[in-house]
Amino acid sequence: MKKDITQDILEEWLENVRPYAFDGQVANYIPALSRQNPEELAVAIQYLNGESVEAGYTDATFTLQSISKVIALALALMDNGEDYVFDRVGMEPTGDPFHSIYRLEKTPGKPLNPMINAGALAVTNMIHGDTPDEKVGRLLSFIHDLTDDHTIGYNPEVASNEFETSFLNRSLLFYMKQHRIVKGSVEETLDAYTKQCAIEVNVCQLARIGALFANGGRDLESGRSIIPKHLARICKTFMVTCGMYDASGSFAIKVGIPAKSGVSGSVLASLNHFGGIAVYGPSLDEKGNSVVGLKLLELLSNRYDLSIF
Ligand SMILES: NC(=O)CC[C@H](N)C(=O)O
Repeated sequence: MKKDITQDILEEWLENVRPYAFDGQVANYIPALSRQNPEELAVAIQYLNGESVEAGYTDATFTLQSISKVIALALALMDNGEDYVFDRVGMEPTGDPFHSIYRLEKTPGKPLNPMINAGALAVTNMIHGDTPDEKVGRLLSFIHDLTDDHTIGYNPEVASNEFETSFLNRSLLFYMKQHRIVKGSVEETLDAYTKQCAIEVNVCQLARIGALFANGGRDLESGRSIIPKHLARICKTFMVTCGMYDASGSFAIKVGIPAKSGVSGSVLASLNHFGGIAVYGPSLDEKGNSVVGLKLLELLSNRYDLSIF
């Protein structure tokens, strides 16, 4: 029933939402992202049986940005176990913008969840590896396993561009270091984090990651477990409660699919018994979510009854 979203239908729906590409603005606080073309749109659906459909400019590559947070969380949980991770990062939504420092003063120092920048920086700090490059190398190998594609790397220009301008993220790290949530060098953690955010994919590779989460962490073809099922479930739950920043509540009502967005204008959605959906449309709304991504997922969810609620 749900699987009748065909190639033609997807192309038609993407054309329907194309006008929304002019509603928002491309991210400009990371200079390299401001060069993205708001008219470059793409969508892919990866079904659990291995079939996929795609539409738009599917050759476009983009950086994961905040979508990397959910993947890094899976790896940090596998590296350290749940108790260690959740002693240092909470499980509650914030209702604040993703780069807010405000709550850290109240907790104190412990970020409310791993999907906001403070929490994600703490998670990157926990990924095993003696150097930033070792951490990022391990994260890339993990992504190679998730996508079954060993060509994926990070964009060094986007990474260094963000590293040089990331003063808020440095502040979050210093705050958490004071409270012993993060260990070691702030600059090295930021180096790993900005490289993690700059990992570059296309919609087909991203949809495959969504499908793997939907498949309980198992590879679609071989059935090999890449993420333990209970950890994949934790990641999808965070996608529901915090994946779309301070728009997670309205997204749950309008779309109702576990999803994570990034300021490059990409959205990763993962739906059990269905598969993964990835949308790319660089124009962002005021919360930092892809305008086209939100609209397309809303239309698809309503038309094909995809909400988990
Ligand atoms: N919302 C996002 O995608 C933020 C990721 C970005 N790299 C940052 O830390 O600001």
